[in-house]
Amino acid sequence: MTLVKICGIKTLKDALAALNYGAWAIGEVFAPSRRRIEVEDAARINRYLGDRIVKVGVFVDEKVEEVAYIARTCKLDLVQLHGNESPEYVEELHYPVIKAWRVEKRLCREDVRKFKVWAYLFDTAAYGLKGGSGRTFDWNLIRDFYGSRDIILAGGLNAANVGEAIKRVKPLAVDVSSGVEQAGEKDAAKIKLFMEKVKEADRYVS
Ligand SMILES: O=C(O)c1ccccc1NCC(=O)[C@H](O)[C@H](O)COP(=O)(O)O
Repeated sequence: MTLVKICGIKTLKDALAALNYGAWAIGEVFAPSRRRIEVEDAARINRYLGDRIVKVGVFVDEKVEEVAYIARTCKLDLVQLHGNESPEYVEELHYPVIKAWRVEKRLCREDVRKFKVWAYLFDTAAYGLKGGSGRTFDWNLIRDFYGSRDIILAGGLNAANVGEAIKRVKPLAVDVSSGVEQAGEKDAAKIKLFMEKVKEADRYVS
């Protein structure tokens, strides 16, 4: 079964849509972004959700103390590091981490696995953006990781391409933001369709 993370959640309504359609996790962006959520709002939403869904906080080159404070305050289950954080930074954090890679060239296992983390997320490198670009990258560049149970595929996924992505990459999870939005806001019908396409693809993946 491929897990689904719906990223860029800003409201309880959108969080509940993700939960009710069967997402494994929501992502809350605390970095500068049009999808940024205030700490107080995330804390309130996450209190309401409890342990019914995994809550992931997304950070970009934030101070370790600030990440730890927000993770505690918002009862985050995982923190996703989407900047140029180092392996030492990860160790200092003492929190389960998803390390994001913006993929520009073929990635080798040794470089990626220097980070002792819960999972690795592969996303598109888009000029001027740290994430949430809505663009895919060449999945061939991560072929050394196909089938690994500690990778999350992101970048431009949507209902039209997620099936092919799962069949090829066989990741632990897929991550989507732009692909389930309409006019810049999360769209429940798109979340539902995306979830259906993931389930459909899972029938072909052992
Ligand atoms: O989504 C953002 O605005 C964002 C900003 C800064 C850092 C990370 C960000 N998003 C992280 C995610 O996990 C996105 O879901 C991932 O980049 C895929 O986004 P999309 O291509 O829009 O599906």
